[in-house]
Amino acid sequence: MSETFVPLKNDLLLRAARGEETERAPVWVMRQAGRYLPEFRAVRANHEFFEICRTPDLACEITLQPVRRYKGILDAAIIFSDILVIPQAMGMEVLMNPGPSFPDPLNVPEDVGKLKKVVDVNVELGYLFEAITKVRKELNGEVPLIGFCGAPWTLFSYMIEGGGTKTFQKCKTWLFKYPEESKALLMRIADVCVDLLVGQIKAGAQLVQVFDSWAGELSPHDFATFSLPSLRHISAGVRSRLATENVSAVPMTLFAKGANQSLATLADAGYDVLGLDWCIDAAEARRIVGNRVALQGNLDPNVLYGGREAVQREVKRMAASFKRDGSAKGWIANLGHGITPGVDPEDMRFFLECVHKYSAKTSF
Ligand SMILES: Cc1c2[nH]c(c1CCC(=O)O)Cc1[nH]c(c(CCC(=O)O)c1C)Cc1[nH]c(c(CCC(=O)O)c1C)Cc1[nH]c(c(C)c1CCC(=O)O)C2
Repeated sequence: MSETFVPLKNDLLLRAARGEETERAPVWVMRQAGRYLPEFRAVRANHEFFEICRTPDLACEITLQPVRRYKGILDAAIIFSDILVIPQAMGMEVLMNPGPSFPDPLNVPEDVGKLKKVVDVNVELGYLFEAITKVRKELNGEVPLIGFCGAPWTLFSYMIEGGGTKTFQKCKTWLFKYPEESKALLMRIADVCVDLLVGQIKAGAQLVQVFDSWAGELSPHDFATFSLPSLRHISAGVRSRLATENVSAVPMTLFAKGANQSLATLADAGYDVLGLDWCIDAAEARRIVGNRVALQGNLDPNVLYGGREAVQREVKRMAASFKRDGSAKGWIANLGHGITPGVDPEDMRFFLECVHKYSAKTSF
């Protein structure tokens, strides 16, 4: 059963995601609820990372922290969780100490037998749906709530490497030595992604984003061979399940970091919005995708360490590149990756204010 909630007061994000013209670009930031905020660190001091994810009251509190601090200038909330809840739901143990680590990763294709045959997301990840519904209620229509999941390729890499990696040696061994087994596992993960996103939308998520953080580690050919089919499976699967279950569709965003060479293909992968990292100029990305999708991004997160003058200058440059005919049509402002722990929260505020100023229709 889907819940009913109060009407949305600020729908800039949803309008921009549908490619509509907006009076200014909506703005939110990946990892906006995180370690750069002292109020996050205060909660984190007393609770383990995944304990917070699994406790709806704590996940809700942290999701709302940036919305409260940047009241009136932040245009979305993103549910506090992690992409690694999917491997957990599939039966793997994941620790966060301080980065993710899997005590028992998948070494060879036979290890896939250790994963759960059937994953019931309502049983395994019901806490996340509960947190989403709670946040929606507490937001009281102030800003929309974003749900998310990790992309199969990115999750596959963690499940095989057993944590972060610089070389991607183990997971690429799988791709090149066991391509069929790799594709099967990627699709198995994609099925859980569909269930998870549908569950999040039913619980109250108003837009969902798929994070393919390691897309750029694959050659364009291998990205098309291994990652893209699973990304298409997710967009098509979510849309058809929502239609069958009579649930209204929500916009879907794909952030395939580092996959700028594949933008033309990604524009037809079934997503409404493509997230951009900072390694491509927005005007160039727009030239490639045409009017097929809205775009999100893409300031280098490290600009936030450069002082106010740099932030202002670079936001201005970014806005000029995203704008078309002087308007912010189909642009959701964001960083090109997550905000990092050392940023001064007041510099983040200044970034948000600069977006308001330089993305406004009247500013050019
Ligand atoms: C690759 C990935 C992960 N998690 C995520 C990704 C994709 C986005 C990206 O590329 O950054 C996604 C994620 N992780 C987190 C969110 C919450 C919502 C948000 O504010 O954006 C989201 C959307 C919280 C988090 N996830 C994590 C933290 C910090 C952990 C802590 O509190 O100790 C937070 C706030 C931990 C985490 N989780 C992960 C890593 C590699 C780490 C440790 C390193 C790091 O912090 O970047 C996996």
